[in-house]
Amino acid sequence: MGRTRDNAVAQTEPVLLSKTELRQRLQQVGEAMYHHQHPFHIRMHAGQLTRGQMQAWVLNRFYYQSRIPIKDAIILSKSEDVAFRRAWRKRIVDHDGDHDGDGAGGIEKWLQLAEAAGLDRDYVISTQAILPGVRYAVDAYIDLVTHNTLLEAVSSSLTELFAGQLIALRMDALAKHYPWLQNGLAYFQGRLTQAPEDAAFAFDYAAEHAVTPQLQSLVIHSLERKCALLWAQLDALHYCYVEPGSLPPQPNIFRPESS
Ligand SMILES: O=C(O)c1cc(C(=O)O)c2c(n1)C(=O)C(=O)c1cc(C(=O)O)[nH]c1-2
Repeated sequence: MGRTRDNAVAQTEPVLLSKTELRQRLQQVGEAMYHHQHPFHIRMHAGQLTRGQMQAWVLNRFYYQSRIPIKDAIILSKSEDVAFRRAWRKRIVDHDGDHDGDGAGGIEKWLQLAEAAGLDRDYVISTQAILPGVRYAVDAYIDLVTHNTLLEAVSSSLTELFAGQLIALRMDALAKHYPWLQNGLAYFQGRLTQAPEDAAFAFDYAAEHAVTPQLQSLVIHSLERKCALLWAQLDALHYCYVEPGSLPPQPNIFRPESS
């Protein structure tokens, strides 16, 4: 901001960032807003969560997992570009599985994690026990990709730029502090390679298509919105299962046996 000669306040012209600058800007958003810093994750990584709290996380996170291929199908439906759709549909296969190999996708592997945590698979699939706050935040992701442009929808997946590092850290923490989950870690192993690949594709797409400062701002804003909805999921878990540990009264909500 500066003063012009007639004393009016001049607006700073938005500047088009280079690809490197855009990546740096997204990195700053991640450092400030990504859920790696959430107290629930900090406690998880320090081995301070009870078995019941870990079960609550696995159970509630299933709702996110179950919506991911749905949101990716919405993104597919927004594109008229065959090459884009061919690349993006990999994400649906990653989660839903296919008929090749063992066929297990991310959803099946998350259910294996749930079973390792001592949860009943059908109970988890039913999603009846999900916290209202988690449901609301995950549904906001579906709304975000439904009601915004393809560029914004793609950009909302850019949290995956930061997911690989967090998942690597989490895998070490789970193996160390929660050995009873050991048979359920295949999901995270797969994400270690999938997340960086997916993030690189999404970032290249965003950098190529955000050709004005205004479009670049939308890319950045989409990442911020996505960080917020990831954070909100953990807020709900923390409030209900850690501090103050206040569960909603609905009878269906998951109540740990011990915590
Ligand atoms: O465990 C995590 O911290 C974490 C974070 C994220 C993310 O940053 O959105 C994803 C995942 N996991 C994940 O497993 C996953 O499949 C995934 C898909 C997406 C997406 O936005 O398309 N994010 C994430």
